[in-house]
Amino acid sequence: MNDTGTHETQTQTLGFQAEVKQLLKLMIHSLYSHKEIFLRELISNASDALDKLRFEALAKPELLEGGGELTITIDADDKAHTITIVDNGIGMSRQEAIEHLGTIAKSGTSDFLAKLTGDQKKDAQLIGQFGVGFYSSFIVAEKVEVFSRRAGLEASAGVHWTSAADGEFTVSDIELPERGTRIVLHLKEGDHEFADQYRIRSLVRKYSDHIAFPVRMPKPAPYKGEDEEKKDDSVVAEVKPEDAKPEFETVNAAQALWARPRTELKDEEYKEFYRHVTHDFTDPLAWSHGKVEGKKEYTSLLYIPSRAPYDLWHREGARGLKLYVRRVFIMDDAEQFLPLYLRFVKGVVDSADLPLNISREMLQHDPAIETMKTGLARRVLDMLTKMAKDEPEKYATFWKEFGTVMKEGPAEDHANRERIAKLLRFSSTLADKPEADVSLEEYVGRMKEGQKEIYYVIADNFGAAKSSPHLEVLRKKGIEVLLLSDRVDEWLVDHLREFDGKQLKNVARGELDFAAIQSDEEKKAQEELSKGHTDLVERMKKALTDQVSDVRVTVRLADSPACLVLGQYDMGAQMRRIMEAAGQKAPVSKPTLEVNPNHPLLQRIEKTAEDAEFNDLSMLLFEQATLADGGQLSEPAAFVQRLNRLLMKTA
Ligand SMILES: Nc1ncnc2c1ncn2[C@@H]1O[C@H](COP(=O)(O)OP(=O)(O)OP(=O)(O)O)[C@@H](O)[C@H]1O
Repeated sequence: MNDTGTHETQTQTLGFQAEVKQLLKLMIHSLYSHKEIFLRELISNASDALDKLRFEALAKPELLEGGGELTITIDADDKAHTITIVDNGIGMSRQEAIEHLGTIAKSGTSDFLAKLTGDQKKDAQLIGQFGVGFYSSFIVAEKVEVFSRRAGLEASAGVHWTSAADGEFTVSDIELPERGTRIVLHLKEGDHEFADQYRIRSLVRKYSDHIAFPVRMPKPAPYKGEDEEKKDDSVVAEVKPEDAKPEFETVNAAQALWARPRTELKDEEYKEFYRHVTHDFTDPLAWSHGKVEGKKEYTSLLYIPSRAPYDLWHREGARGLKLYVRRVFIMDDAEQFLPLYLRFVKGVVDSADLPLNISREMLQHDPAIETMKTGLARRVLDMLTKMAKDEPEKYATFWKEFGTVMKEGPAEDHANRERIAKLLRFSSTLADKPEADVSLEEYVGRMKEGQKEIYYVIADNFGAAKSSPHLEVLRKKGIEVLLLSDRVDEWLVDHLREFDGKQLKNVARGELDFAAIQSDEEKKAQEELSKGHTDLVERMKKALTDQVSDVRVTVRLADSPACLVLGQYDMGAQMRRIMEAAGQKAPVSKPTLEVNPNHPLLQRIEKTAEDAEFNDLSMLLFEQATLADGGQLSEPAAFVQRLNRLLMKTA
């Protein structure tokens, strides 16, 4: 027997999964100042459970067990210090209760837990983004009881789950005539204030107005005027019978938010709905709410979060939109409605024409989905374009969080390549700072007269890109170069190729053609420089036949003695390293060595008559250039010996 006098059997005490214990401890500590969110989370879960029931009932109407309105009911008892939240949704079987309320099933959970620092404010944000869900009950409750019965199961298949968050929970079988879930929170000593009807009512209004199901609460007692109260005191009040059932009333708007007209909705409502969909505490950066009519009819409400989620880079990380068909929830994380490079977008799509029984597999093959995907991607890109134009600061935040993902765009979405290209931001030699804030349009606007190409350099990190020797002459001439150092950059430029009719040109590849921007004098000086050192070049070519495909006098260098230049179509060092790290063989291609005959080191080499020493110096020059590019030497020991031989000589 339990305290409600109901018979319970098969009682079993189980331990929480280690991650849950850890999350509970950290959450209770970090969310101390966000206590009230527990109510939002529980109502959100109740609403999901109703959505799931309605969905499953499409195929199995008997799950509705005779009908009745789908509702969420909340009540509070300020004497017993309890809050009770009831939904007549899908409910849970005993096994489901053990699994869902004892473990965390999300991918990347341990990564997320490892990121927590103990700093209350930072952790609160991270935890908020992760989604605390049901476990947030323990922020205010010392004990939580869940009574649940899955729709379609016998009344005897009810489950009673209890825990005091002390590392364990207990489950028992219990008879529950009504399907759905009832959650009872026994409030902690310091949190009794939450068991107040008015307080809860205002929290429901604040957090859950947009929930599409009615949230019902006891009707408040009619307000008594002062006179009436006096009268009540003097006369022996007519006592209401103890067991009189309070009347309940709906306290929220109980309408799908996206189905309401835009003009009727306040920003605050959009933001609240975002929290419901994402569980993210922070406000979204922007949203776009629209209805498409015509051949395919659908409504969408799309949000750009203000921070990258912890699982943005996890292969199985949650992505996609919530799919509804004529207001009926169909599935979470419907990935087919947006391209992968827009995977950070959250929200809802509600179709008027898809069949209610549509499955994930069907989504993959339905041509109507492709059309919607194109439309939704355009909607997101338009929203971003507008943000970039009207709110550049916001856009900078967006770019910092999601820029790397957007860079996958040109490869994935050919049709929108131009549009995406306009949204890209890079660092450049103009400001030489790591913040990427230069757009291609701005770059083109600043191009030198006669400059035909958009120059960029790629390195493993910003520092290496910034100090690349390949930039020397360009810097001297005041020609801006984009500094690329993201892992995806090589992939990006491979697919982007050009912008506004101008080719993107890697300054470390192929020949640089400055002819159009050089003065006649400069051209002449360059020619003379080349002609004057043919012997040196020929000798070096011989010394380095195994290492390089060619040696030539540089047009790139001003201060460095030498640099390596890749063939126009050779695989870049960055891509090569990625392939090698993945255990793949990268094609072999020898670079060209460009030398700067004005450099004293080259002048010294040129004067070296002895072949052995000339070869050593040439090799060293090649090895230095390899290192300056962030590359690795194939024979580091030989390099050291060579260097030492020369050091000994100078000593
Ligand atoms: N009222 C309920 N009715 C039925 N099942 C529920 C209910 N509340 C919770 N659950 C089950 O417990 C699971 C875990 O809930 P929890 O709130 O911790 O996470 P979630 O809702 O899946 O994730 P998140 O809250 O981050 O979106 C849910 O996915 C659901 O299966």
